[in-house]
Amino acid sequence: MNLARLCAERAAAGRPIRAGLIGAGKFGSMFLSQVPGIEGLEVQAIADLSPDRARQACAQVGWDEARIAATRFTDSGVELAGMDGIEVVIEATGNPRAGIAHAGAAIAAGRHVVMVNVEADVLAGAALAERARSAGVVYSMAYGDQPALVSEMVDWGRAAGFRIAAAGKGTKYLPAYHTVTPDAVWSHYGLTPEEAEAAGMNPQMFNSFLDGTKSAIEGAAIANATGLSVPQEGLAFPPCGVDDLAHVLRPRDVGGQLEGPGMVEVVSSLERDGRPVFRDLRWGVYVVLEAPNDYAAACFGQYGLPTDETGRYAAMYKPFHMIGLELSISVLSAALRGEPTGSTRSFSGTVASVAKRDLRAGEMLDGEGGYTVYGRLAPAAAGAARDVLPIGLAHKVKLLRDVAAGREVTFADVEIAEDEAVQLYRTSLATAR
Ligand SMILES: NC(=O)c1ccc[n+]([C@@H]2O[C@H](COP(=O)([O-])OP(=O)(O)OC[C@H]3O[C@@H](n4cnc5c(N)ncnc54)[C@H](O)[C@@H]3O)[C@@H](O)[C@H]2O)c1
Ligand SMILES: N[C@@H](CCO)C(=O)O
Repeated sequence: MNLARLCAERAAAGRPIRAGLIGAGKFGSMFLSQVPGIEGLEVQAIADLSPDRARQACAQVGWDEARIAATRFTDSGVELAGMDGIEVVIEATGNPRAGIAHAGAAIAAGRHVVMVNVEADVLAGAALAERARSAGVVYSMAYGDQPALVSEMVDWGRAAGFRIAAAGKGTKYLPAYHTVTPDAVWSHYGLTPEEAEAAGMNPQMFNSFLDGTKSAIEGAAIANATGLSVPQEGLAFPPCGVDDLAHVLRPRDVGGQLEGPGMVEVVSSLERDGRPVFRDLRWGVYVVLEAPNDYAAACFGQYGLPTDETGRYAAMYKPFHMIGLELSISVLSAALRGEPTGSTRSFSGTVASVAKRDLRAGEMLDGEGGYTVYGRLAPAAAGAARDVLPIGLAHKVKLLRDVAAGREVTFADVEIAEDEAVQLYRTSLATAR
């Protein structure tokens, strides 16, 4: 890792890396707060539906007036994507349709793209990555969010000669969370609605972290970037602490809980009866490695790695992810090394929309973390065969017929226009496996 040195060299040469940010919400603000401390990185422009709120975000994270005055603000992400001088466009709106349009415009203008918008990435990332390859630019996942961190660990393990038994993240999960709505979300984070608002936390976004949707989206993103497999029935969220990762996250036929080798899975920080898991991984990421031979397995024991009882499986983990505070790693990697920090390669995982309650014909779906549907991970080919409506398209679409609680919503259940997002989803499906 020489990113800080390479970045400082760009500063010394008078050629700082110029980035543009689309979406100055919580993730974007966390990134902005770090920028003044990174020599050689500048944010030239910020696009947000509310440029005034974006200016306030800059002030709130500590930017001085001169820096704010030197930054262009606009309400158009597409305009920002085409602005002269910007090398890297960061898409952090969280709106899948907008994210696809912004990334497409940035790639067409020859900019590298850092796609914080993982919701858009799991919908159309395979097609966008292909466009970026043809245009000779980088299309990258966002360092700081779990999919990029997990992809890095998988790559590290494989490059070191290990087989990957499983990889994923931790979260706070109970089955009952699937039906939580934004009205009840803050009690699960130990916050009052006022405290959450003061911290700039969007209730629907944070509810998507709780109701299983974001875990499903992240599971799909990890599978799409690494080629790991997606569980047929969706994520199982086994309760598991860091000392048990290698025991639980190995194939069933050797005593673990996974349906096969090389799977994506998310572990819960709560036992199913609500008690906390011992040494949980709520905020972290992990990879379970399988030793390639007896000698390497013996080394696990000799050097203190906790293993399963066969001694062949061991885990590495990172206890925390730092969200936008470490996003600059992706921006610098794209601009200085021409490398993504993880990128969709094929369409292995999709995220089906599942009814949170009995839904009636005529109702409008309201997307990730809302009142109507949550996301469940599915193998992309199986999801396509069931005609599932991906969660990223379940925004502002009308139901044509009733869907019972717990059932998947299909394309046939909704009135939906064949717009760019739908078309790119279908193009991505062509690479489904
Ligand atoms: N907040 C987190 O802790 C967190 C963690 C991991 C990943 N993420 C990801 O970061 C992304 C953003 O999440 P967030 O929590 O910052 O959301 P947020 O709602 O706080 O912020 C989104 C911002 O984007 C702006 N925006 C929305 N549509 C836009 C458009 N069409 N054009 C321009 N601006 C637009 C909004 O005005 C808002 O300021 C999502 O993809 C999310 O999955 C967030
Ligand atoms: N992805 C997160 C949200 C903050 O990154 C989660 O797992 O809850």
